[in-house]
Amino acid sequence: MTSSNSSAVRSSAKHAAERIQQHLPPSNPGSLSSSSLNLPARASLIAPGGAPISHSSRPKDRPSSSASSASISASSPSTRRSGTPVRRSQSKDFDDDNDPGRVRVSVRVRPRNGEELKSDADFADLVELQPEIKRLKLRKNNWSSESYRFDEVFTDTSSQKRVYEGVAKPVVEGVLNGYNGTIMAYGQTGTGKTYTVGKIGKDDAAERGIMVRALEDILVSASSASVSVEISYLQLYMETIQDLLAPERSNISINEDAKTGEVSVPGATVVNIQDLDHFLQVLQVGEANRHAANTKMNTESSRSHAILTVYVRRAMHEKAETGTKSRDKEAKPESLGDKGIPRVRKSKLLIVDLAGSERINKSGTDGHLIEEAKFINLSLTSLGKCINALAEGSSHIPTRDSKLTRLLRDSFGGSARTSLIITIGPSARYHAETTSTIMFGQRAMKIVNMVKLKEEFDYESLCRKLETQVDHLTAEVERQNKLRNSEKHELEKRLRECENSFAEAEKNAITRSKFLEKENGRLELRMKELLKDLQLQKDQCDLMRDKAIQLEMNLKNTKQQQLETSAYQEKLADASQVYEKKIAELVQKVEDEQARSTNAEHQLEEMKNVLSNQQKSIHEQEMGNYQYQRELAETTYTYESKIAELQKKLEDEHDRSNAAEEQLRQMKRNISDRQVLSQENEETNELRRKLEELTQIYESTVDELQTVKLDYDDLLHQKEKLGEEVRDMKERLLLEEKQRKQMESELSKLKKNLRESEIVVEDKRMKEDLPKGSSESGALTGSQRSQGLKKSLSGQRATMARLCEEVGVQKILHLIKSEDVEVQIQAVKVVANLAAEESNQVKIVEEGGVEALLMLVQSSQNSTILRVASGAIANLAMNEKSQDLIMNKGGAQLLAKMVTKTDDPQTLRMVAGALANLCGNGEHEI
Ligand SMILES: Nc1ncnc2c1ncn2[C@@H]1O[C@H](COP(=O)(O)OP(=O)(O)OP(=O)(O)O)[C@@H](O)[C@H]1O
Repeated sequence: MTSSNSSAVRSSAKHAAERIQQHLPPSNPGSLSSSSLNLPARASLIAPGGAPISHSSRPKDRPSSSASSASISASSPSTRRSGTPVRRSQSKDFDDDNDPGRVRVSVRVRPRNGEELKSDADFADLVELQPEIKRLKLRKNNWSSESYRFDEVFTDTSSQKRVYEGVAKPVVEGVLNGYNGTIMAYGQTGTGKTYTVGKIGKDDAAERGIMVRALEDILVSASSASVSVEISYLQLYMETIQDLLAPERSNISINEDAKTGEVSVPGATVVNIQDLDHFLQVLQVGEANRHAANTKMNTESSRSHAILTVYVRRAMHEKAETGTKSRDKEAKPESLGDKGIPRVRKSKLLIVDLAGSERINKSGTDGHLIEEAKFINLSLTSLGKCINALAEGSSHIPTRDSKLTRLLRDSFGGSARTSLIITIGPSARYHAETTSTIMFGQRAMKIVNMVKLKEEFDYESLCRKLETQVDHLTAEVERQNKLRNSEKHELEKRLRECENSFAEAEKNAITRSKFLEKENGRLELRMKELLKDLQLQKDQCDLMRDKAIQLEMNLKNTKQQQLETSAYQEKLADASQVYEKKIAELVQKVEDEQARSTNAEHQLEEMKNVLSNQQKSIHEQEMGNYQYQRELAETTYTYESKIAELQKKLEDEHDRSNAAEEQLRQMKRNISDRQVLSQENEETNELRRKLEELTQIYESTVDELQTVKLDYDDLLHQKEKLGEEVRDMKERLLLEEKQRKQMESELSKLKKNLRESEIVVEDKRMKEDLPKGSSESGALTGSQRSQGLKKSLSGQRATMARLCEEVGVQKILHLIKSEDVEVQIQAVKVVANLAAEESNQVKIVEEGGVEALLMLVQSSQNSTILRVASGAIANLAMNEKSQDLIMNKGGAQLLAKMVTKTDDPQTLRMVAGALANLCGNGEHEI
């Protein structure tokens, strides 16, 4: 290390030390490797370059070594235990460059320093570098030289970067892929070992040595979370291991696993490296702590071995390891079937800056330094011995002779990939040391390590993962419990609410139930009332129905009465018509005197004729009836005789049939008898023939009988029909007889009426002829006529009274309102006649006769009606009660108006009479 570097490092050492302390693990990190497990037997043996290691190329006489037992061989138990390096046949040339297990050796020449430039002008004659063919020519003496081949030959102008890539990069890549690796600088003091390996290059990145560049690459690759990078930095000085990151740990022991042979330094401080700056700081601390003993030869050189160990731990993920797996296909352990257990690749990179290899006699005169050099050389001598033994394929490798060889046990002849750079100085003065160094390198090149992938089950990670999962699960369980508790509380709360609401609902329901019960009772009462009402309504309905039936009956009766009334009306109308006609004729006759009388007589004659005609027709009808009855009797007799005949015929036929049957039976009996008694064919044939005839007769008789039966049925039917006809005829005859009698009675009535009409006409004539007669015919004739007239009037009144009784005043008054004028005329005439009788007047007034008559007077235009109605009013006006009513009803005014309506003298006379009668009562003034 240079003094400038040392001072620079020391200046920041204190600050960096604090950071290191922060990153120190609580436990001894060295135990990490002791706790780790090796891969199963069939694992490994894929070189970082991807080419499989050929086991057959390894010498069979390779000695087993306990020092290499840390590795587990993939080929056999012996190789698995031993890890002994493969011994190659010695050769100056190493053509098997592709063998990744071989220790790679490069050589680098330091540039001349100022002193050397002054003194060593003949350097070129000592060493000749041939980097293009990777050879170095070393002059043995003035006349001969030896050529040595190396893996890389770096001249004094080779850059740090190129040296790193040629020497260290393949090893670093192997480490990143899970293989152990060792990079070591060996050479005489002051030849540039520290420069090549440990140069920090704080001010100039191009100056950075292998350590920094290796960490740079590793940290770039370890940027993912699945890779962790830790370092320890130790110094081996005088067979004592010092912790450069914790200087107080000055005597750290080496631990070897008896089972696996793996070497670890449990007491060393391991710092987890976050990034390059962090590493640089840690490295500076280490450098600051590194004891550097300056010798007389080169005050800048260190006389201790510096060992930087980089622990790379890479958790294997399916994705991440895809590329690696493809390369390490054959190295994949077949038994690695436990998919659930995470795997980890643990690799270790040793970067060793060895102390100077110069001979002790050149190291100085100081007693301490002599002692120091002895120890330093012990380790180096021991390393040389081991390398010699390995190179020669010796059965014994003395790795236990020094701590250095113990620490580097895996690097030479072990499972690590090792790259050695030897540094030589340019000065011819150090010819022996340079030669020695070159020979050391040449021997080292013969060593072939058995590189091995270090992959393990990552139980720690698994444990952590499981612990994390347990934590998560515990948290989840707690969360779930919490959730459940909260849900439980919520549910309990809801339950309480539900219970409360249920209680409330129950309360409401009870209240509601009570209310409904009350309501129900009320409704039941209401229903009872309604039923009662309904019953009442029903009763009323029944009553109404009864009433309706009664009304219907009444209606029927009324209809019947109406029918009767209409019949009466018709009769009355007829009668009235007849009467009117006759009265009119009589009046006409009275007016026309003799002419009318003659006409009446003529009419009488006609009536008589009619009567006689009717009598005749009745007689004829009677005759016809008699004739018809006679014919009917004859027909009946004919049919009865025919029926009797048929019955007789039928009985005959029946008798004949019975006789035929009897005969047939007799014949059958005869036949059977004959068949039994004799077998005479002729008789039999005859009998058969007869039998057939009889059978035919019988059949025909049966047919006839059927026919006769049918005829008999027909005759019976005809008889019934005739009987019905006879009954109809009888009924018709009876009806006709009744009609005849009615006609006779009507005829007699007409005759009677006619006689009465004749009397009335006679009376009127006598009345009218009375004054004339008194002057002309004398008193006797007058009294006689007066008597006749009285008789006629009394007869007419009697007729009217009877009519009034029979028909009824009301019905007659009703006819006044008829639309038919003729009916009105007849009715008013009857009323007028009735009103002439005092006994009828009250009845007429009571039945509304005054109103009816006044209505006629007011509304009718018919002169006859006006005249007769006026007469009727005049008759009624004779009664005092009627007078009041007539006056009250405005009868006087109506009568007075009528005077202006007509100029008929008779009408005027009647009006005058009526008014006169009204005036007859002193109370009325017209
Ligand atoms: N390739 C190089 N280019 C430039 N300078 C170099 C080179 N190699 C070495 N040096 C310089 O040479 C000097 C000695 O180098 P360095 O300290 O690395 O040697 P060393 O082998 O580590 O010595 P020691 O064994 O004592 O530690 C340093 O000043 C260094 O800078």
